[in-house]
Amino acid sequence: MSKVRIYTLAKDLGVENAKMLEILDGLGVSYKSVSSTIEEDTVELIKDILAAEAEGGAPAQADADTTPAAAPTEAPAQTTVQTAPQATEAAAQTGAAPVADQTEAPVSTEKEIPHRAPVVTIMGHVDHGKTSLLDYIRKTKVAAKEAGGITQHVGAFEAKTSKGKIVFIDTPGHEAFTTIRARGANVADIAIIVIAADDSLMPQTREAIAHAQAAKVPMIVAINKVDLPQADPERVKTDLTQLNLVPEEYGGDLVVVPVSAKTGEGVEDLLEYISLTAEIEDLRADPKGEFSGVVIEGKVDKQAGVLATVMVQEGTLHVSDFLVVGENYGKIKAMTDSNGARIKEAGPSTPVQILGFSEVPSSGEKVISAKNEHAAREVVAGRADVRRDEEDARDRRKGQRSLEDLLGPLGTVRTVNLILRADTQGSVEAIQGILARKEKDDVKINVMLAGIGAPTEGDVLLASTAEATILCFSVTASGGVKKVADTKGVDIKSFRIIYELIDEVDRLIKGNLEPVFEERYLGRAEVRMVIRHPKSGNIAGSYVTDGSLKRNAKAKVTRGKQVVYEGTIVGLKRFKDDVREVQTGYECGINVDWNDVMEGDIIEASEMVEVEQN
Ligand SMILES: Nc1nc2c(ncn2[C@@H]2O[C@H](COP(=O)(O)OP(=O)(O)OP(=O)(O)O)[C@@H](O)[C@H]2O)c(=O)[nH]1
Repeated sequence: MSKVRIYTLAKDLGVENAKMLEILDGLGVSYKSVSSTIEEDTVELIKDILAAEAEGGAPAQADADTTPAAAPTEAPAQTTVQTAPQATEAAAQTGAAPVADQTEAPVSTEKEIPHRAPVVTIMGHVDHGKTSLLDYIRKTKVAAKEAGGITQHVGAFEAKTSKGKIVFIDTPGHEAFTTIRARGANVADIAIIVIAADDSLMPQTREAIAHAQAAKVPMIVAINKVDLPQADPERVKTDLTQLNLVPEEYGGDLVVVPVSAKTGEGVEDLLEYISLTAEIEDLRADPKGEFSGVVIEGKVDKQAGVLATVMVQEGTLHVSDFLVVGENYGKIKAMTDSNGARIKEAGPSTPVQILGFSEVPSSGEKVISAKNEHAAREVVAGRADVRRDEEDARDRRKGQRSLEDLLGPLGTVRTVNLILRADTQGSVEAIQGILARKEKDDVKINVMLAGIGAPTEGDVLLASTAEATILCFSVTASGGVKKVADTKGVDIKSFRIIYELIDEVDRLIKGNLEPVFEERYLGRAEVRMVIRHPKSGNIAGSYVTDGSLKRNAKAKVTRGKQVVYEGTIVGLKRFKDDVREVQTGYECGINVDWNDVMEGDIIEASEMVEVEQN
């Protein structure tokens, strides 16, 4: 039985993709996207339905030539208040298609909300070509500017295609950014999974797929680097099948597009598929509705101050609007679009950079607007109250727990104190995410302070009292701060590559282990004569009968069966000379920090040795 692709059929029959899907829904035919295929049999049924609809007077398609113009009645206006069946009836009576949808489908107010551009995130394994692909699309060179070749920050840009606007979120690929990436998928409508044709599926590819699946966003696979002689796109497809992701050519629903970010091959097709998928998703947002958005990235700019990239999801932002993020609010002083051009307003699916927050917001945080400053303050105060209540409740629970800890066995937990400084909130969060995973039962990583921008003198003071290390990512300490750190004995370490910073943390975890000492037996001596010395105390003239004795070793003095003293060998002499060690068979003068030593006492020496830990 041969199959036909939905969008091809829709085109052939001259109906909108959305209309075609609606008919398929009515028939109970399952599909994933307009690029899915259906049985040839179904085609006849669809034709019948369309014919019946045409006869019934309701137009089957939104064709300006064949659809009667909307009657000059109030029908379109009424549709906003009518229930769906009434609206359909009205449409049928007037012979007019409800305006927004251009089909005879039941009209709901939702359908009158305009379409918005899709927000796309590109995910995949390191070096599989995410940045290069985005570069090709926006025709600028971003990859060359990045430290260590890794995309460090979440940005966004708009691409104009023949099918309309597509917004790309530039999510970084390194494992370090898992947290941002996870959030990236939530802001996004469509996920592009980039897989290098010469490398196939790698751990982060699977992770990216898992994120997209968890966020329930449709996926498109871009098999990149097909220009390479060793490229093996078929292998990628087979590997995908093993994950239950079956490419269309193998009878599944997964859209797989071979591309080359180098030559540009296939990129147009990829954009086309994105637009098609967006069409199926029927993405809409009301520019006139209440504003809501999500922070993609927050950072401090040396000149401008706090900058936040916000994705407008609903409504429209205007300069001078009051915004609330978490427990902070701000008034938009200026807004720029993704090209850096100043704009006065921004509608749905627009990434904008906003100047006006006093605190750096975190990526993934929700942004809402407030009528005026007073209202913004009220929202913030309300949220602060809620947080305090939650904290109180948590403290109470913690109190109960620590009591249990006390009653339970005493475990030794080591703490690595850190102060973290990075250039953006995204980096801070990413690093914290990794650090959290490094914690073990017996090692606690205590990030005392995590902030954006260069470390300050205050950080150094905090670090010196808490014996913390200051770790900097993409920021460096000023000369003045370094000087204070030197005098206070505080380590400030700067990194440009995340995993080098993480390596340092690993070293700190190891180096920070509280040394564990073990008492090791050294030797034994018998006291044969006690020399009373008015100034330096009593000297026990002794004979080493076993092992050796060392200065500063622990001393245990036994008399008969009784241990009469435990202390330290503070002095050791051979004749008149101070010595460090005396071996078996030699006589020596032992000065113990205890005066009541007697002939016949046995001095047993031991030392504390550090045990090597892994
Ligand atoms: N031949 C060929 N090389 C490519 C292609 N796309 C990317 N590359 C190369 O692959 C390497 C990695 O590309 P990036 O774009 O930096 O990869 P990425 O996935 O963004 O990497 P991270 O940002 O580090 O996660 C670079 O050397 C690119 O020049 C392609 O289509 N063909």
